[in-house]
Amino acid sequence: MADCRLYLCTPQALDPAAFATTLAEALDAGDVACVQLRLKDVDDDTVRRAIDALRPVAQSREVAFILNDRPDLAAETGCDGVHVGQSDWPYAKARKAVGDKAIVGVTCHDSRHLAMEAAEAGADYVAFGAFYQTTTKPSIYRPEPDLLEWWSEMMEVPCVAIGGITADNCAPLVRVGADFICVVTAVWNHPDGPGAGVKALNAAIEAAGE
Ligand SMILES: Cc1ncc(COP(=O)(O)OP(=O)(O)O)c(N)n1
Ligand SMILES: Cc1ncsc1CCOP(=O)(O)O
Ligand SMILES: [Mg+2]
Repeated sequence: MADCRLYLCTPQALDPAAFATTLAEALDAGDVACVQLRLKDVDDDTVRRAIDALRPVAQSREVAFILNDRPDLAAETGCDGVHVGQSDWPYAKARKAVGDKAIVGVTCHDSRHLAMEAAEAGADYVAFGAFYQTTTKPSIYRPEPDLLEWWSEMMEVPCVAIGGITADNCAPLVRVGADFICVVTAVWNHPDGPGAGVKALNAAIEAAGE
């Protein structure tokens, strides 16, 4: 198996009960390392209800459950960690909220400097992107795959590649050392369902690593 693993981000709006079934289907289809709950423009109780429905689906399958943007809610609700961006809680404040054992990941766009800073501060992973065009979260940043190669050769801290990644275009990122491939559309909008999306990405990651 390739060293690279799949990281799923949820759609930014979802019905918790219905999505619990969809998530189970995705996770039962193949290898997924972690799931990030990424809801946008919703109130705290909506986030809490989604966590209550989805966290057990992931954690019962030994899949880490990460909350986007909100270290305080991650700590309160038993999530395995939190992902913070450059405009969210700063790393140190996020770490203080979730504790030493939790996972803290940091968005670093296309920046070696931001990634070094996050890794030196103690981040568990750094995320680079958007590698390809995406409508999920349009980005002005467009790193080249060689950023992942440079990072993997220099640093022990794992790197996540995100942004427009599919089974058809992930190979260059896997080959140069992405530790995780993070996707939204390629799984949740797969024409044959999320299970087929997970299988296709697992197969593409495996093939790229051979
Ligand atoms: C794994 C991963 N990488 C990047 C992001 C983007 O985080 P951020 O820049 O804070 O943007 P939002 O996702 O909060 O809109 C992410 N969520 N996950
Ligand atoms: C959250 C995020 N951050 C940078 S790109 C992106 C969206 C990734 O979604 P998709 O896999 O649908 O392009
Ligand atoms: Mg954010």
